[in-house]
Amino acid sequence: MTDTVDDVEMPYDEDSTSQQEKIEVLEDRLEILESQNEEMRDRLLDANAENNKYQQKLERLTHENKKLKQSPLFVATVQELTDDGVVIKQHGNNQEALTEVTEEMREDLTPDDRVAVNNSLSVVKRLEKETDVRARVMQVDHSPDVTYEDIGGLDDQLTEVRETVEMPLERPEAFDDVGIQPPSGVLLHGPPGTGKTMLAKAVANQTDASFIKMAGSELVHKFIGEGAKLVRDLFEVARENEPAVIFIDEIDAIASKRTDSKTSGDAEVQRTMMQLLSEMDGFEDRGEVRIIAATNRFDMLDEAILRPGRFDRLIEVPKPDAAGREIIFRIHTRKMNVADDVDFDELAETISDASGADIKAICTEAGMFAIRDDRTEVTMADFEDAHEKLEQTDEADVGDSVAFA
Ligand SMILES: Nc1ncnc2c1ncn2[C@@H]1O[C@H](COP(=O)(O)OP(=O)(O)OP(=O)(O)O)[C@@H](O)[C@H]1O
Repeated sequence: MTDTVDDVEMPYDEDSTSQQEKIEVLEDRLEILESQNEEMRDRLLDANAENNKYQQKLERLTHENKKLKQSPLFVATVQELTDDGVVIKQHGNNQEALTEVTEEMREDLTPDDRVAVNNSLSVVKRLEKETDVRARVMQVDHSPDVTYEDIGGLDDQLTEVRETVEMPLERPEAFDDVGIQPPSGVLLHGPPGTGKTMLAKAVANQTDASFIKMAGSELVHKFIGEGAKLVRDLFEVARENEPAVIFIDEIDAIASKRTDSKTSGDAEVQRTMMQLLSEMDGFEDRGEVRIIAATNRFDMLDEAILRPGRFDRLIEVPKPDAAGREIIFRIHTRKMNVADDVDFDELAETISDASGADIKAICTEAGMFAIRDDRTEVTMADFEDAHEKLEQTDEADVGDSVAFA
Protein backbone atom coordinates (compact mmCIF):
# COMPACT_ATOMS: atom_id res chain seq x y z
CA MET A 1 0.00 0.00 0.00
CA THR A 2 1.39 3.38 -0.90
CA ASP A 3 1.61 6.18 1.67
CA THR A 4 -0.62 9.25 1.39
CA VAL A 5 0.96 12.68 1.29
CA ASP A 6 0.07 13.18 4.96
CA ASP A 7 1.81 9.97 5.98
CA VAL A 8 5.07 10.93 4.37
CA GLU A 9 7.49 12.38 6.83
CA MET A 10 9.18 15.40 5.39
CA PRO A 11 12.90 15.56 6.07
CA TYR A 12 13.77 18.29 8.54
CA ASP A 13 14.96 21.43 6.82
CA GLU A 14 16.52 24.44 8.43
CA ASP A 15 14.90 26.71 5.93
CA SER A 16 11.44 25.32 6.48
CA THR A 17 10.37 28.43 8.44
CA SER A 18 11.46 30.79 5.73
CA GLN A 19 9.84 28.50 3.14
CA GLN A 20 6.67 28.59 5.14
CA GLU A 21 6.83 32.39 5.02
CA LYS A 22 7.35 32.30 1.27
CA ILE A 23 4.34 30.07 0.84
CA GLU A 24 2.29 32.45 2.88
CA VAL A 25 3.41 35.38 0.77
CA LEU A 26 2.60 33.45 -2.40
CA GLU A 27 -0.77 32.49 -1.01
CA ASP A 28 -1.49 36.12 -0.23
CA ARG A 29 -0.51 37.05 -3.76
CA LEU A 30 -2.68 34.32 -5.16
CA GLU A 31 -5.59 35.62 -3.14
CA ILE A 32 -5.05 39.14 -4.44
CA LEU A 33 -4.77 37.86 -8.01
CA GLU A 34 -7.91 35.85 -7.61
CA SER A 35 -9.85 38.81 -6.31
CA GLN A 36 -8.46 40.94 -9.15
CA ASN A 37 -9.46 38.26 -11.58
CA GLU A 38 -12.94 38.23 -10.13
CA GLU A 39 -13.13 42.00 -10.38
CA MET A 40 -12.04 41.86 -14.02
CA ARG A 41 -14.61 39.20 -14.74
CA ASP A 42 -17.32 41.35 -13.18
CA ARG A 43 -16.21 44.32 -15.19
CA LEU A 44 -16.19 42.25 -18.35
CA LEU A 45 -19.70 41.04 -17.59
CA ASP A 46 -20.79 44.64 -17.00
CA ALA A 47 -19.15 45.70 -20.26
CA ASN A 48 -20.89 42.86 -22.06
CA ALA A 49 -24.21 43.83 -20.57
CA GLU A 50 -23.58 47.45 -21.61
CA ASN A 51 -22.59 46.26 -25.05
CA ASN A 52 -25.78 44.27 -25.35
CA LYS A 53 -27.78 47.28 -24.27
CA TYR A 54 -26.12 49.42 -26.98
CA GLN A 55 -26.60 46.66 -29.51
CA GLN A 56 -30.31 46.55 -28.72
CA LYS A 57 -30.55 50.31 -28.87
CA LEU A 58 -28.79 50.30 -32.23
CA GLU A 59 -31.16 47.67 -33.55
CA ARG A 60 -34.14 49.64 -32.31
CA LEU A 61 -32.88 52.84 -33.91
CA THR A 62 -32.08 51.06 -37.17
CA HIS A 63 -35.57 49.62 -37.16
CA GLU A 64 -37.11 53.00 -36.37
CA ASN A 65 -35.03 54.61 -39.07
CA LYS A 66 -36.23 52.02 -41.55
CA LYS A 67 -39.80 52.51 -40.42
CA LEU A 68 -39.38 56.25 -40.71
CA LYS A 69 -38.26 55.84 -44.27
CA GLN A 70 -41.11 53.47 -45.10
CA SER A 71 -43.92 55.36 -43.49
CA PRO A 72 -45.71 57.82 -45.74
CA LEU A 73 -43.92 61.08 -46.19
CA PHE A 74 -45.52 64.43 -46.88
CA VAL A 75 -44.15 67.39 -48.71
CA ALA A 76 -43.63 70.71 -46.95
CA THR A 77 -41.79 73.94 -47.62
CA VAL A 78 -39.25 75.48 -45.26
CA GLN A 79 -40.49 78.91 -44.17
CA GLU A 80 -37.90 80.00 -41.69
CA LEU A 81 -34.92 78.76 -39.68
CA THR A 82 -35.28 79.98 -36.10
CA ASP A 83 -33.31 79.37 -32.91
CA ASP A 84 -36.09 77.08 -31.75
CA GLY A 85 -36.16 74.96 -34.89
CA VAL A 86 -37.40 75.04 -38.45
CA VAL A 87 -40.78 76.44 -39.43
CA ILE A 88 -42.35 74.40 -42.20
CA LYS A 89 -45.59 74.82 -44.14
CA GLN A 90 -47.29 71.59 -45.13
CA HIS A 91 -48.52 71.22 -48.67
CA GLY A 92 -52.17 70.40 -48.97
CA ASN A 93 -53.45 71.91 -45.72
CA ASN A 94 -51.06 74.91 -45.67
CA GLN A 95 -50.56 74.53 -41.93
CA GLU A 96 -47.38 75.81 -40.40
CA ALA A 97 -45.45 73.82 -37.84
CA LEU A 98 -42.26 74.20 -35.87
CA THR A 99 -40.04 71.17 -35.97
CA GLU A 100 -36.60 70.33 -34.66
CA VAL A 101 -33.89 69.11 -36.98
CA THR A 102 -30.38 67.78 -36.49
CA GLU A 103 -27.49 70.22 -36.78
CA GLU A 104 -26.42 68.54 -40.05
CA MET A 105 -29.85 68.81 -41.59
CA ARG A 106 -30.15 72.43 -40.50
CA GLU A 107 -26.95 73.36 -42.32
CA ASP A 108 -28.41 71.82 -45.46
CA LEU A 109 -31.67 73.79 -45.37
CA THR A 110 -32.61 77.25 -46.59
CA PRO A 111 -36.02 78.97 -46.72
CA ASP A 112 -38.19 77.85 -49.67
CA ASP A 113 -36.58 74.40 -49.77
CA ARG A 114 -39.00 71.55 -50.27
CA VAL A 115 -38.68 68.83 -47.66
CA ALA A 116 -40.22 65.45 -46.96
CA VAL A 117 -41.70 65.15 -43.47
CA ASN A 118 -43.11 62.12 -41.69
CA ASN A 119 -46.31 61.73 -39.66
CA SER A 120 -44.81 63.53 -36.68
CA LEU A 121 -43.60 66.32 -38.95
CA SER A 122 -39.91 65.47 -38.54
CA VAL A 123 -37.91 66.47 -41.58
CA VAL A 124 -36.64 63.26 -43.19
CA LYS A 125 -34.90 64.70 -46.22
CA ARG A 126 -34.53 67.71 -48.47
CA LEU A 127 -36.18 67.38 -51.88
CA GLU A 128 -35.24 68.55 -55.33
CA LYS A 129 -36.69 71.88 -56.37
CA GLU A 130 -40.16 71.54 -57.88
CA THR A 131 -39.00 73.02 -61.16
CA ASP A 132 -36.15 70.48 -61.29
CA VAL A 133 -38.59 67.63 -60.77
CA ARG A 134 -40.86 69.00 -63.47
CA ALA A 135 -37.97 69.44 -65.89
CA ARG A 136 -36.78 65.91 -65.23
CA VAL A 137 -40.20 64.37 -65.55
CA MET A 138 -41.69 66.46 -68.33
CA GLN A 139 -40.18 67.34 -71.66
CA VAL A 140 -41.95 69.89 -73.80
CA ASP A 141 -40.97 69.89 -77.46
CA HIS A 142 -42.75 72.59 -79.42
CA SER A 143 -41.78 71.25 -82.82
CA PRO A 144 -40.67 67.63 -82.89
CA ASP A 145 -38.83 66.93 -86.13
CA VAL A 146 -39.93 63.34 -86.78
CA THR A 147 -42.07 62.88 -89.90
CA TYR A 148 -44.16 59.95 -91.13
CA GLU A 149 -41.49 59.27 -93.75
CA ASP A 150 -38.99 58.53 -90.98
CA ILE A 151 -41.02 55.56 -89.77
CA GLY A 152 -40.66 52.21 -91.49
CA GLY A 153 -42.78 49.08 -91.48
CA LEU A 154 -45.66 50.46 -89.40
CA ASP A 155 -48.21 51.43 -92.05
CA ASP A 156 -51.28 50.02 -90.30
CA GLN A 157 -50.26 51.49 -86.95
CA LEU A 158 -49.63 54.84 -88.59
CA THR A 159 -53.08 54.85 -90.18
CA GLU A 160 -54.70 54.12 -86.84
CA VAL A 161 -52.74 56.77 -85.00
CA ARG A 162 -53.57 59.31 -87.68
CA GLU A 163 -57.27 58.47 -87.45
CA THR A 164 -57.42 58.71 -83.69
CA VAL A 165 -55.06 61.56 -82.98
CA GLU A 166 -54.57 63.58 -86.12
CA MET A 167 -58.14 63.67 -87.39
CA PRO A 168 -59.76 64.96 -84.17
CA LEU A 169 -57.12 67.70 -84.04
CA GLU A 170 -57.32 68.68 -87.69
CA ARG A 171 -60.99 68.04 -88.46
CA PRO A 172 -62.96 68.10 -85.19
CA GLU A 173 -66.10 69.04 -87.17
CA ALA A 174 -66.07 65.62 -88.87
CA PHE A 175 -66.79 64.04 -85.48
CA ASP A 176 -69.36 66.72 -84.60
CA ASP A 177 -71.18 66.18 -87.89
CA VAL A 178 -71.46 62.47 -87.35
CA GLY A 179 -72.24 63.01 -83.68
CA ILE A 180 -69.57 60.84 -82.11
CA GLN A 181 -66.86 61.52 -79.58
CA PRO A 182 -63.38 61.09 -80.98
CA PRO A 183 -61.38 58.29 -79.35
CA SER A 184 -59.86 59.74 -76.21
CA GLY A 185 -56.55 58.05 -75.83
CA VAL A 186 -54.30 55.75 -77.78
CA LEU A 187 -52.18 53.11 -76.14
CA LEU A 188 -49.19 51.83 -78.09
CA HIS A 189 -47.75 48.57 -76.87
CA GLY A 190 -44.85 46.49 -78.07
CA PRO A 191 -41.18 45.66 -77.49
CA PRO A 192 -38.61 48.40 -76.85
CA GLY A 193 -37.20 50.38 -79.76
CA THR A 194 -39.97 49.65 -82.25
CA GLY A 195 -41.01 53.24 -82.95
CA LYS A 196 -43.72 54.03 -80.39
CA THR A 197 -42.20 57.37 -79.42
CA MET A 198 -41.56 58.13 -83.09
CA LEU A 199 -45.23 57.60 -83.94
CA ALA A 200 -46.32 60.01 -81.22
CA LYS A 201 -43.74 62.61 -82.24
CA ALA A 202 -44.59 62.34 -85.92
CA VAL A 203 -48.29 62.88 -85.31
CA ALA A 204 -47.52 65.91 -83.12
CA ASN A 205 -45.29 67.27 -85.88
CA GLN A 206 -47.93 66.70 -88.56
CA THR A 207 -50.57 68.55 -86.55
CA ASP A 208 -48.21 71.34 -85.45
CA ALA A 209 -48.88 70.30 -81.89
CA SER A 210 -46.52 70.57 -78.94
CA PHE A 211 -45.20 67.22 -77.85
CA ILE A 212 -45.24 66.80 -74.08
CA LYS A 213 -43.52 63.68 -72.92
CA MET A 214 -43.65 62.26 -69.42
CA ALA A 215 -42.08 59.02 -68.25
CA GLY A 216 -44.29 56.92 -65.97
CA SER A 217 -41.29 55.66 -64.02
CA GLU A 218 -40.34 59.24 -63.12
CA LEU A 219 -43.81 59.81 -61.73
CA VAL A 220 -43.42 57.19 -59.10
CA HIS A 221 -42.35 59.25 -56.14
CA LYS A 222 -42.37 58.24 -52.56
CA PHE A 223 -43.93 61.47 -51.42
CA ILE A 224 -47.61 61.66 -50.94
CA GLY A 225 -49.42 63.65 -53.54
CA GLU A 226 -46.35 64.34 -55.62
CA GLY A 227 -47.10 61.97 -58.52
CA ALA A 228 -50.73 63.11 -58.65
CA LYS A 229 -49.64 66.74 -58.66
CA LEU A 230 -47.25 66.08 -61.55
CA VAL A 231 -50.10 64.47 -63.50
CA ARG A 232 -52.26 67.56 -62.86
CA ASP A 233 -49.36 69.76 -63.97
CA LEU A 234 -48.94 67.67 -67.11
CA PHE A 235 -52.50 68.31 -68.23
CA GLU A 236 -52.23 71.96 -67.28
CA VAL A 237 -49.06 72.38 -69.34
CA ALA A 238 -50.81 70.63 -72.23
CA ARG A 239 -53.76 73.05 -72.05
CA GLU A 240 -51.36 76.00 -71.97
CA ASN A 241 -49.67 74.65 -75.08
CA GLU A 242 -52.69 73.67 -77.19
CA PRO A 243 -52.68 71.98 -79.63
CA ALA A 244 -50.71 69.36 -77.76
CA VAL A 245 -49.98 65.66 -77.77
CA ILE A 246 -49.32 64.23 -74.33
CA PHE A 247 -47.09 61.19 -74.52
CA ILE A 248 -46.87 59.07 -71.38
CA ASP A 249 -44.06 56.57 -71.79
CA GLU A 250 -43.75 53.47 -69.56
CA ILE A 251 -47.34 53.87 -68.41
CA ASP A 252 -47.08 50.45 -66.73
CA ALA A 253 -45.08 52.13 -63.95
CA ILE A 254 -48.25 53.89 -62.74
CA ALA A 255 -50.95 51.66 -64.20
CA SER A 256 -49.96 48.13 -63.28
CA LYS A 257 -52.44 45.60 -61.99
CA ARG A 258 -53.17 46.18 -58.34
CA THR A 259 -51.02 44.04 -56.15
CA ASP A 260 -52.00 42.78 -52.74
CA SER A 261 -49.17 44.55 -51.06
CA LYS A 262 -50.23 47.51 -48.98
CA THR A 263 -47.01 49.49 -48.79
CA SER A 264 -47.26 53.23 -48.88
CA GLY A 265 -45.28 53.23 -52.15
CA ASP A 266 -48.02 51.20 -53.83
CA ALA A 267 -50.67 53.50 -52.42
CA GLU A 268 -48.87 56.46 -53.92
CA VAL A 269 -48.68 54.75 -57.32
CA GLN A 270 -52.44 54.12 -57.05
CA ARG A 271 -53.08 57.76 -56.26
CA THR A 272 -51.03 58.80 -59.28
CA MET A 273 -53.00 56.46 -61.51
CA MET A 274 -56.34 57.64 -60.10
CA GLN A 275 -55.35 61.20 -60.87
CA LEU A 276 -54.47 60.20 -64.43
CA LEU A 277 -57.82 58.43 -64.83
CA SER A 278 -59.72 61.38 -63.44
CA GLU A 279 -57.86 63.79 -65.74
CA MET A 280 -58.76 61.57 -68.67
CA ASP A 281 -62.39 61.17 -67.58
CA GLY A 282 -62.88 64.84 -66.92
CA PHE A 283 -61.50 65.57 -70.28
CA GLU A 284 -64.72 65.67 -72.27
CA ASP A 285 -64.07 69.12 -73.48
CA ARG A 286 -60.55 68.10 -74.12
CA GLY A 287 -60.06 70.72 -76.80
CA GLU A 288 -56.92 70.31 -78.72
CA VAL A 289 -55.11 67.93 -76.42
CA ARG A 290 -54.64 64.26 -77.30
CA ILE A 291 -53.12 61.52 -75.19
CA ILE A 292 -50.84 58.76 -76.36
CA ALA A 293 -49.36 56.29 -73.90
CA ALA A 294 -46.82 53.54 -74.48
CA THR A 295 -45.75 50.38 -72.71
CA ASN A 296 -43.52 47.36 -73.21
CA ARG A 297 -45.54 45.51 -70.55
CA PHE A 298 -49.07 45.35 -71.87
CA ASP A 299 -49.76 42.20 -69.82
CA MET A 300 -49.16 44.16 -66.61
CA LEU A 301 -51.73 46.88 -67.17
CA ASP A 302 -54.66 47.43 -64.84
CA GLU A 303 -58.01 46.97 -66.55
CA ALA A 304 -59.17 50.33 -65.25
CA ILE A 305 -56.87 52.08 -67.68
CA LEU A 306 -58.23 50.06 -70.61
CA ARG A 307 -61.89 50.85 -69.93
CA PRO A 308 -63.73 52.56 -72.82
CA GLY A 309 -63.43 56.30 -72.73
CA ARG A 310 -59.86 56.11 -71.56
CA PHE A 311 -57.32 54.39 -73.78
CA ASP A 312 -59.88 52.96 -76.11
CA ARG A 313 -57.57 52.36 -79.02
CA LEU A 314 -54.94 49.76 -78.29
CA ILE A 315 -52.37 49.59 -81.04
CA GLU A 316 -49.72 46.91 -81.11
CA VAL A 317 -46.34 48.05 -82.40
CA PRO A 318 -44.39 44.86 -83.10
CA LYS A 319 -40.85 44.32 -84.29
CA PRO A 320 -40.69 44.77 -88.06
CA ASP A 321 -40.91 41.87 -90.53
CA ALA A 322 -38.31 41.45 -93.28
CA ALA A 323 -40.00 44.00 -95.55
CA GLY A 324 -40.20 46.46 -92.66
CA ARG A 325 -36.55 45.91 -91.79
CA GLU A 326 -35.54 46.67 -95.34
CA ILE A 327 -37.47 49.94 -95.32
CA ILE A 328 -35.94 50.89 -91.95
CA PHE A 329 -32.44 50.13 -93.32
CA ARG A 330 -33.17 52.42 -96.23
CA ILE A 331 -34.49 55.16 -93.91
CA HIS A 332 -31.41 55.13 -91.69
CA THR A 333 -28.96 55.07 -94.59
CA ARG A 334 -30.62 57.91 -96.50
CA LYS A 335 -27.85 60.31 -95.64
CA MET A 336 -25.06 57.71 -95.68
CA ASN A 337 -22.61 57.18 -98.50
CA VAL A 338 -23.47 53.55 -99.19
CA ALA A 339 -21.38 51.40 -101.59
CA ASP A 340 -23.03 49.65 -104.54
CA ASP A 341 -22.47 46.19 -103.04
CA VAL A 342 -24.85 46.85 -100.13
CA ASP A 343 -27.92 44.65 -100.48
CA PHE A 344 -30.60 45.81 -98.03
CA ASP A 345 -32.89 42.97 -98.98
CA GLU A 346 -30.23 40.46 -97.96
CA LEU A 347 -29.40 42.39 -94.77
CA ALA A 348 -33.08 42.44 -93.80
CA GLU A 349 -33.27 38.68 -94.32
CA THR A 350 -30.14 37.81 -92.32
CA ILE A 351 -30.64 40.30 -89.51
CA SER A 352 -33.91 38.89 -88.31
CA ASP A 353 -35.59 39.74 -85.01
CA ALA A 354 -34.07 43.24 -84.94
CA SER A 355 -36.09 46.26 -83.81
CA GLY A 356 -35.95 49.63 -85.56
CA ALA A 357 -33.59 50.85 -82.84
CA ASP A 358 -31.30 47.84 -83.44
CA ILE A 359 -31.20 48.61 -87.18
CA LYS A 360 -30.35 52.23 -86.50
CA ALA A 361 -27.50 51.10 -84.23
CA ILE A 362 -26.18 48.74 -86.96
CA CYS A 363 -26.18 51.57 -89.54
CA THR A 364 -24.27 53.92 -87.21
CA GLU A 365 -21.77 51.19 -86.31
CA ALA A 366 -21.26 50.32 -90.01
CA GLY A 367 -20.41 53.97 -90.62
CA MET A 368 -17.87 53.81 -87.77
CA PHE A 369 -16.15 50.84 -89.42
CA ALA A 370 -15.72 52.88 -92.62
CA ILE A 371 -14.34 55.85 -90.68
CA ARG A 372 -11.86 53.63 -88.81
CA ASP A 373 -10.66 52.35 -92.20
CA ASP A 374 -10.35 55.85 -93.56
CA ARG A 375 -13.03 55.23 -96.16
CA THR A 376 -15.94 57.47 -97.11
CA GLU A 377 -18.10 54.66 -98.46
CA VAL A 378 -19.87 52.15 -96.25
CA THR A 379 -19.75 48.61 -97.65
CA MET A 380 -21.81 45.45 -97.18
CA ALA A 381 -18.94 44.02 -95.08
CA ASP A 382 -19.22 47.04 -92.74
CA PHE A 383 -22.90 46.29 -92.14
CA GLU A 384 -22.15 42.62 -91.54
CA ASP A 385 -19.29 43.45 -89.15
CA ALA A 386 -21.48 45.96 -87.35
CA HIS A 387 -24.21 43.36 -86.92
CA GLU A 388 -21.71 40.84 -85.57
CA LYS A 389 -20.21 43.37 -83.19
CA LEU A 390 -23.57 44.47 -81.79
CA GLU A 391 -24.68 40.88 -81.49
CA GLN A 392 -21.59 40.11 -79.41
CA THR A 393 -22.03 43.19 -77.22
CA ASP A 394 -25.56 42.10 -76.76
CA GLU A 395 -24.69 38.59 -75.71
CA ALA A 396 -22.24 40.01 -73.18
CA ASP A 397 -24.90 42.34 -71.88
CA VAL A 398 -27.10 39.56 -70.57
CA GLY A 399 -29.34 41.77 -68.47
CA ASP A 400 -30.52 43.92 -71.33
CA SER A 401 -30.65 41.55 -74.21
CA VAL A 402 -31.95 42.35 -77.65
CA ALA A 403 -31.50 39.10 -79.49
CA PHE A 404 -30.75 38.99 -83.15
CA ALA A 405 -31.50 35.58 -84.59
N1 LIG B 1 -40.21 51.70 -87.19
C1 LIG B 1 -39.10 52.43 -87.17
N2 LIG B 1 -38.68 53.08 -88.26
C2 LIG B 1 -37.55 53.81 -88.26
N3 LIG B 1 -36.76 53.95 -87.18
C3 LIG B 1 -37.12 53.34 -86.05
C4 LIG B 1 -38.30 52.55 -85.98
N4 LIG B 1 -38.41 52.07 -84.75
C5 LIG B 1 -37.37 52.52 -84.06
N5 LIG B 1 -36.58 53.29 -84.82
C6 LIG B 1 -35.33 53.94 -84.40
O1 LIG B 1 -35.13 53.63 -83.04
C7 LIG B 1 -35.14 54.81 -82.23
C8 LIG B 1 -35.92 54.51 -80.96
O2 LIG B 1 -37.29 54.33 -81.29
P1 LIG B 1 -38.47 54.78 -80.32
O3 LIG B 1 -37.93 55.64 -79.23
O4 LIG B 1 -39.58 55.34 -81.11
O5 LIG B 1 -38.84 53.38 -79.72
P2 LIG B 1 -39.92 53.05 -78.61
O6 LIG B 1 -40.78 51.99 -79.19
O7 LIG B 1 -40.58 54.29 -78.14
O8 LIG B 1 -38.98 52.42 -77.52
P3 LIG B 1 -39.20 52.29 -75.93
O9 LIG B 1 -40.34 51.36 -75.74
O10 LIG B 1 -37.89 51.70 -75.50
O11 LIG B 1 -39.44 53.68 -75.41
C9 LIG B 1 -35.79 55.89 -83.08
O12 LIG B 1 -35.26 57.14 -82.78
C10 LIG B 1 -35.42 55.46 -84.48
O13 LIG B 1 -34.14 55.94 -84.81
